[in-house]
Amino acid sequence: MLLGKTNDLLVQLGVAVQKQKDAEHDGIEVLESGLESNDNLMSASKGESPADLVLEEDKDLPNDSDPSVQSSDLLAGQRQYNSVIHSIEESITEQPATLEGGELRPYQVEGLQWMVSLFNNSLNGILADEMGLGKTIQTIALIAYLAEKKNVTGPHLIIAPKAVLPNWANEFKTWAPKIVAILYDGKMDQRKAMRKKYLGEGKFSVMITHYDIIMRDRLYLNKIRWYYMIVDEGHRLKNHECRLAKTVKDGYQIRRRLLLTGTPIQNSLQELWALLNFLLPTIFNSVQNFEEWFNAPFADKSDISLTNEEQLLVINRLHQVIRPFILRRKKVEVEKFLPTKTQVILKCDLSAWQKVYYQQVTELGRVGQDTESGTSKSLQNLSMQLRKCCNHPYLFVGDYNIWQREEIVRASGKFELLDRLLPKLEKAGHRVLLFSQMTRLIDILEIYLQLHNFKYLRLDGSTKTEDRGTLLKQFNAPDSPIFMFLLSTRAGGLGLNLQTADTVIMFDSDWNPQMDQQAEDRAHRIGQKKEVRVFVLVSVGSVEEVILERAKQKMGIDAKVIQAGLFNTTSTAAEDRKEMLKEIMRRGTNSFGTDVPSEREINRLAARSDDEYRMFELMDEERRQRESYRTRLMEDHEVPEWVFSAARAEKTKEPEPDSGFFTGKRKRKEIVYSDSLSDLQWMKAVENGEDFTKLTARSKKKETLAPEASEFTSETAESLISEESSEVYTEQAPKRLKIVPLKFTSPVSESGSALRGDGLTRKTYKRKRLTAIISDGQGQGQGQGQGQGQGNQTPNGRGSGWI
Ligand SMILES: Nc1ncnc2c1ncn2[C@@H]1O[C@H](COP(=O)(O)OP(=O)(O)OP(=O)(O)O)[C@@H](O)[C@H]1O
Repeated sequence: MLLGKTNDLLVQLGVAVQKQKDAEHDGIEVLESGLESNDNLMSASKGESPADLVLEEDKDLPNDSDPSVQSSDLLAGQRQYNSVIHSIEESITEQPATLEGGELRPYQVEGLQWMVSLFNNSLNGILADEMGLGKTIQTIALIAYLAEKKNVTGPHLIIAPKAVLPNWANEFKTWAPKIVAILYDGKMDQRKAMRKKYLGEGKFSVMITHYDIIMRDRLYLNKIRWYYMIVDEGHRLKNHECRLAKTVKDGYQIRRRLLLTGTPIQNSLQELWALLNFLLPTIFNSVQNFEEWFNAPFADKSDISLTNEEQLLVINRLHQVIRPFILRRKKVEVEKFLPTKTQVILKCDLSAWQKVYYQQVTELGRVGQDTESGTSKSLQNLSMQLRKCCNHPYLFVGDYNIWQREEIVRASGKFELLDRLLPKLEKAGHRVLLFSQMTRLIDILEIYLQLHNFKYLRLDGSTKTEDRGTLLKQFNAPDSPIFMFLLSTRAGGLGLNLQTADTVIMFDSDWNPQMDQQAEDRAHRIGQKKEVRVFVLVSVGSVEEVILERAKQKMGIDAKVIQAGLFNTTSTAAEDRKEMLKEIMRRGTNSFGTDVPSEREINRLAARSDDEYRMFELMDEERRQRESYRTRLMEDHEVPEWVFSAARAEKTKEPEPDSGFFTGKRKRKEIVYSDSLSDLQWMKAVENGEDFTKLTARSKKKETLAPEASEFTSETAESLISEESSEVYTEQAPKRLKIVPLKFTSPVSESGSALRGDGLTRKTYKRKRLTAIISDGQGQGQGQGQGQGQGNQTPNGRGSGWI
């Protein structure tokens, strides 16, 4: 019965699609947000069920939903639906003549044919090839083809993340130099000058710009009658639910739309809705109507929860609807000669300092840092604080000891690991992309790289558009001496071509694995000649392991496309994460493990050949000798005494200032990232119809706040953005650490004022740790935690010890 109903719906949807195609003819689609056009015959108003959407005259059309048809051929609806969508066919065997920069791969020609088919059939689509398979080039091919064969010369509007604008401009220059493609960005007066220059019909074919400008210059840009609107990295549409989609389109005059994304996960109703709204705006023009469409077969049993089978059916139906509009090819299928990508998870121990902070966060809800200011900062976000502990304790303490060559390494397990790994990678001739979500961590890394004479570049949300292109060129130049590229995951993860690197280090992982995958695939793309190795750094037994585990699950889900359970909209990802975090807080440091790989194991994981392995082993031995076999991670006795202190004042506050995590209430904080506005600011502005210039000014003010103040609460973000969106981190470094050597001054003497307060002291901390070790009986914390100052390694080679 359910299958029959699905079939029925598909037939009706096919009719609706046909109607949309007919209604459009070649007319301009004017999308008025919130308005339901009366002209639009297929727009569904509230309360209309799919059946209602079939117009009077359609009722005479031959209809496969006839019960007799259903019983004999349940797939008829799908076939009919598909044939309606690509009814006009055009075969393309060679690339357009104006596409001069190279030869399209056969699958790219097929992609072009598919996009032309959508064009011929007056429909919109999503090109969702895996990252690095050439979506940019295929899109340029489409634009060239339309100009050559269909006399459609634009103007087309390409909207992409700011970071990839230069990439688009370069690809146009390389592949289709005859097409006038302009990069529309810059300060207000620069844009004004550009508008003047390009005013008038036919002065350009393609305008490339980013989301922010679309909003800011809407008044000018919406006067242009655009042919194609192409949204690159269109998964941003999903993150913003339909609001972004609506705003991007709102009031713009566009005929066709093409969305490009390498990560088209479709695991929530909102995401699917956003995609469908993009593809079939006149049919799926409200979430409610969308839900009605897909819940219709179950309407008569609304009080009964759906069985798994039924849920799967609903999901399956959604996919049937979307499938003809999405083209996705995978690297393994089409780029057989692309070298492989291997992901290696490298677990790191934590230094004694990191452990103290981690414990303070889980027990007190904050760290007692008490440096020059003499105040402890309260937590804005527990999971964020834990993750900071995992990255580097200096994230809490400003410039303290920052220019000390040894300390900067000894203080963090991940730095300690990097300090062993990087020289090997450099010597073996590998080139590295390192991604982190925290720009302040990248500041610290920069100092480390300077102290250790590694040549590097850096790109984050604050990098100007004009500088981004230069940086990419510098890094990708033949024989470039640059060894490393430090990138913030948000700004550098999308769209960049960095295939001259063959190693990726994910310093920290995002809750949303798609973000990480995007980042990894900067190196794993056409043009890559070597095997790509991705190292994911994870602090053992910490919140990061949970994130990783969750990421694995989610990727599994992605592989299977979607699972029924995800349609359970009552349990949100935010709630799940909250539960998870509660558990992490309860566990505290008790789950710190010891399954850190030995140096030899790391070498095995890192080496790409036997020769490399032998070289790595040798390098380790030389280093150990150089260091006289000293432990490499900071031990208890080295942790500054003031680290143990926690401000009494804050502890006595009731309730704990940032305990919204437990109470469900949170202060809302925003950060500025990527482009000049944060997503949250952007979205709120969209909702409220605010003035973007003011907002940008406001966001600039925020940049001057202390780093902590500009951090974002993930839970808030989640509830406001979408269930699947990841935590958002500061992209425009709020306060770059001074990259000038500082004189070391101990912020607080051992016996000094920092010891005031009744927080954790080194003694109590040690006592607690000892209790934990005895109680779980597993020798937890062995390695760095014990054997202070003896300079010896643990016998099992764990922690910072040797093999
Ligand atoms: N046919 C081709 N011949 C040579 N190089 C190509 C070809 N197609 C794509 N490339 C190159 O492959 C790289 C990846 O292409 P592109 O950036 O278009 O991929 P993408 O699918 O848009 O990736 P992402 O999803 O990460 O943005 C680019 O450097 C591009 O120049």
